[in-house]
Amino acid sequence: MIQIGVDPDETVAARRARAARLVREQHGSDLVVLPELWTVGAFAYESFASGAEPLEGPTAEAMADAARDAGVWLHAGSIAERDPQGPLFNTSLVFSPSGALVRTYRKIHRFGFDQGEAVLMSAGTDLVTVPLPQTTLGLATCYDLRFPELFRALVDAGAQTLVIPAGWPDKRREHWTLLARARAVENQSYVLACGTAGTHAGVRQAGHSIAVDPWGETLAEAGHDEEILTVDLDPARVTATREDFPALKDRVLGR
Ligand SMILES: O=C(O)CCC(=O)C(=O)O
Repeated sequence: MIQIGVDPDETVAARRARAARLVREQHGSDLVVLPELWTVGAFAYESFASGAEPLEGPTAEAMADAARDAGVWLHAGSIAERDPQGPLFNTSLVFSPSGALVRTYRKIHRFGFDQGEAVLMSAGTDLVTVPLPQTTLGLATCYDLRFPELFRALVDAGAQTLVIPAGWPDKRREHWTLLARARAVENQSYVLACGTAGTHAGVRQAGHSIAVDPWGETLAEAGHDEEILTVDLDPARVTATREDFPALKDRVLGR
């Protein structure tokens, strides 16, 4: 997980080039994850429209090249996506090691109540899982973390590793780490929650990207600053946890 900082003094083009370089440096990893809206900044609402890109825009192009050069699966975090019909979405992009854009996920729960993302972006509607050779990813973004029913639906769709890019504010950092661990425990899944470093639009970011195993144990947790977290996942741990403590099988509601 690359916990990149959104520094308002760095141009988006410079940050894009830096992110691509950081991804290339992860050659040898299987999966690389970036945070939410690391181009425009999750709280820089005034830059959503001006910084929005189509799916085949410069960020997707740079990330596709980086994934291919590094030979990794790349969850490139999210971009402000300009749909050809006009609306904006907060859209995550997943690339294969050959640089193909294999899945996109439009954030379902928009943050801000009656402001910011909640009014500037449109809501996604589709659950997205990504089968990799080693595990199946379930995709969610930032505020989605507060909605356990989304994660349960992802598990029902086959997810074993829940990936959550975010631009979570430091003010609610305790919620971020607590909910990341809760989602891992209740869904008996790995959680890879990749936050943002730095301060933008006056909002200090929580950082504290966290990798949690299916038993709820924290495998690694970042600090506040830019950092790269590298963890080993054992896909067999998900199956073993679900077999040894089969709570998911005891569900009564919502099956
Ligand atoms: O739920 C929160 O506290 C933060 C969510 C958020 O910042 C977002 O979804 O962009």
